[in-house]
Amino acid sequence: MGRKFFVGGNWKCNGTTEEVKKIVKTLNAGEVPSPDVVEVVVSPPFVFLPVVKDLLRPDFHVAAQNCWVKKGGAYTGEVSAEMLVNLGIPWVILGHSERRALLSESNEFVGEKVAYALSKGLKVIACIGETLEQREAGSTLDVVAAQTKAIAERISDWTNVVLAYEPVWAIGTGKVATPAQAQEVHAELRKWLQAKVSPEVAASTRIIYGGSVSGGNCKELAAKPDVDGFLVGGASLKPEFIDIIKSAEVKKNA
Ligand SMILES: O=C(CO)COP(=O)(O)O
Repeated sequence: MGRKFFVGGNWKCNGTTEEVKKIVKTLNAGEVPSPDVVEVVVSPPFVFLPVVKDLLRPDFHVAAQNCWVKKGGAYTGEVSAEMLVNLGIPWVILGHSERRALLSESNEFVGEKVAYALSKGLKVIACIGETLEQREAGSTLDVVAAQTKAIAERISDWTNVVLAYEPVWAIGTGKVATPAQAQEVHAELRKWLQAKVSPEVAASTRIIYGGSVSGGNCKELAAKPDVDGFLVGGASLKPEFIDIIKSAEVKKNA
């Protein structure tokens, strides 16, 4: 066990240099639990990675929002895992639903990206999650299992993977999954990992929730046993991100 609480901030395609510096200033001034209690990673757009890395407090880390599926080369517009490593960027978010939906990234493609990024030494926040249609059709668990399987088939070491369950219907909608809904899927994912990968991986892999997480709803969600943290979108651009980081205390006192 001993899964350290994890809070990621996905800034998506937002910000100017001035805005980014302002967010970093707010984060740097925030009083949060120690790194023994919570791991914090923020993910600005590629172009702001160097400035954020330079200015950000040392106990917080940075993540890219994507990287190319293999070694760099003639892939106009892409950024390779090697480049992220070269810049000292430790983390990358892969398989976000916005990329799956808007850029047609398949389960297999995401699985390959995860495997390649890990092979280069990056740590990966791998995103999975069902659409509203899929939930209403009762196929949530099949969908997230298939997404996870495409990753599991391609990797052998889960140490550097955080699994982010982000139901598409909850992303940017203000419609958060109830703590019970999040717990149900997280527990099923853990069972899946136990059966298909190993009991050790199931016990140690962090499964975090994303989708309209806010300062107001984070504590209740964090109190659920299989919710090991959050991937936060909109609220990660605001001072309330600090409150979300503080929800790690709920776990400590559990
Ligand atoms: O997509 C998300 C994080 O990756 C969640 O976004 P919101 O928190 O804005 O719903």
